[in-house]
Amino acid sequence: MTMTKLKLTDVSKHFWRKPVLNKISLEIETGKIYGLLGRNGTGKSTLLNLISNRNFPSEGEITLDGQNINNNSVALNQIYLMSEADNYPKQTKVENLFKLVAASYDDFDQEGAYRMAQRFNLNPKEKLTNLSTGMRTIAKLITALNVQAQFIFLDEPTLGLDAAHRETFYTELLTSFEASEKAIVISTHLISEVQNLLQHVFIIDQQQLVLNQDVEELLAQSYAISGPAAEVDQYLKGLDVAYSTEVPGLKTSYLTTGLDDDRIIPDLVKIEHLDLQQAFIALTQKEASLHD
Ligand SMILES: Nc1ncnc2c1ncn2[C@@H]1O[C@H](COP(=O)(O)OP(=O)(O)OP(=O)(O)O)[C@@H](O)[C@H]1O
Repeated sequence: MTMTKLKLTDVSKHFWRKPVLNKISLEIETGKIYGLLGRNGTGKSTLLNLISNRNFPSEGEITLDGQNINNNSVALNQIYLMSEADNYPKQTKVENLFKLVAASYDDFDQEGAYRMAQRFNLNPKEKLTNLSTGMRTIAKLITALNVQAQFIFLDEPTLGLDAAHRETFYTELLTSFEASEKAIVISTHLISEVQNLLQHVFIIDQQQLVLNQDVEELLAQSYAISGPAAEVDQYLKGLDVAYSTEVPGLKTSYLTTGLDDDRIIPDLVKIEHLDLQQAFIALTQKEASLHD
């Protein structure tokens, strides 16, 4: 049976009295690469831990094709989370890490893992404890990309990786994605680097899911409008401005919900599209001002 849809319904999480996630509802489908973005401490890792059953929602439900994932080994065999926290003994060798994962996930691609290890110059006989931070991340990434689960979650997958290794990782990730039907969810702060990989983006802020949108659509309606303050304000009147910055003589307003095509653009007003990182900043600034 192929499983295709992971669904969160009104998932909330609090640690003792501290609320971290509030009524998060979203769906993840196979065949797409998703970005899970948010400022530091907004609950991304917590959410990924809930999705992979390492922790439990305080409220709400997580299902895989309609079946609750809680202690559901069939469902959990289709969900893999790579994160900073690992439960492997420090003395474990890379090759044994592959074996350990192969023992809990069916059809782990050993051959693929060894090929990638070679590509990254990672010695499979090395112990995890003897590796540098970046190389230890690589060992875990290789494992994640060769697990034959349908939902792969990568929490800060480039932690400690140098620029060349990050490029290799992005290439390997795409190759692995294209060879499968899986869903990959990447949680990262390196937004510009992953922009071209992502089809869909989730943004968490102030405990809530504040964006759940295809990247192409978001970028098509995200703009920076700049010029003399009075003209910028006049042009944007009534539109949903996320936030603005101002230096004498120049105001820039950011918005992620589209412009009104019928309006005439004043001569001194300049309109530019935002990239994903700029759209992320605009959205999180907007949330911050709403909660001031
Ligand atoms: N086991 C726990 N007990 C108490 N509080 C926790 C626990 N785990 C996480 N938190 C709190 O939940 C909040 C969200 O943490 P989380 O690690 O999920 O954020 P994040 O978005 O992944 O952050 P970052 O981008 O900085 O890695 C933080 O305030 C953190 O202190």
